[in-house]
Amino acid sequence: MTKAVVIYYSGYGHTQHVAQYVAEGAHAQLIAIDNNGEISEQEWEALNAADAIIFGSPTYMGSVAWQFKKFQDATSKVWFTRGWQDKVFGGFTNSASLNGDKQVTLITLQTLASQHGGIWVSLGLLPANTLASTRNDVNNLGGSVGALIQSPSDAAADNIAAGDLETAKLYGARVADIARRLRG
Ligand SMILES: Cc1cc2nc3c(=O)[nH]c(=O)nc-3n(C[C@H](O)[C@H](O)[C@H](O)COP(=O)(O)O)c2cc1C
Repeated sequence: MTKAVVIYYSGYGHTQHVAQYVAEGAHAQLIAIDNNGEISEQEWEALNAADAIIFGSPTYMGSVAWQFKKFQDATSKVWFTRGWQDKVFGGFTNSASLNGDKQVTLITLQTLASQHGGIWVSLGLLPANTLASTRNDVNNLGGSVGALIQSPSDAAADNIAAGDLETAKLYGARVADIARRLRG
């Protein structure tokens, strides 16, 4: 069976809410990076055993949160051994502004996957960008590299637009499906 893991950091719960949708789509194990930027030894083992790894971080000051960056740097240990070579990767980010420089975060996640010799999965969904489009439509933020989510700065985690959450779920399913197909 294909094993997928969603590993994320969330300071205030919004990215955690999104991560649950990604994990639902991917039938993935969820791993939360703690407020110190750390995960347990067992969680490292789960990542090493995964066919697919999906990274998630809120966008803070135009990039990943420092806790995610600490995890990112800690993966250099695995990098030396090529332990994640040819795994399938994806990524998502969430921020308060519609744009909010989320693309920088996604590219950071994509670059991390590439450093590990991974196979990055694009979003694979057409953007909803017509006059009739609403925030309830899938990919209404018009991403392509990974999943983009907006949480208005005064919104609770469960107020995130339905279209963004559905996008997160569909993306999780796509990453897991591609990992399954590559496993053969
Ligand atoms: C330190 C900090 C920096 C932030 N920087 C950005 C930013 O660059 N762009 C943006 O749109 N939102 C920014 N935000 C808003 C968060 O991305 C947004 O509140 C997000 O939902 C937080 O996710 P979380 O609840 O998982 O921590 C920032 C928030 C914090 C706390």
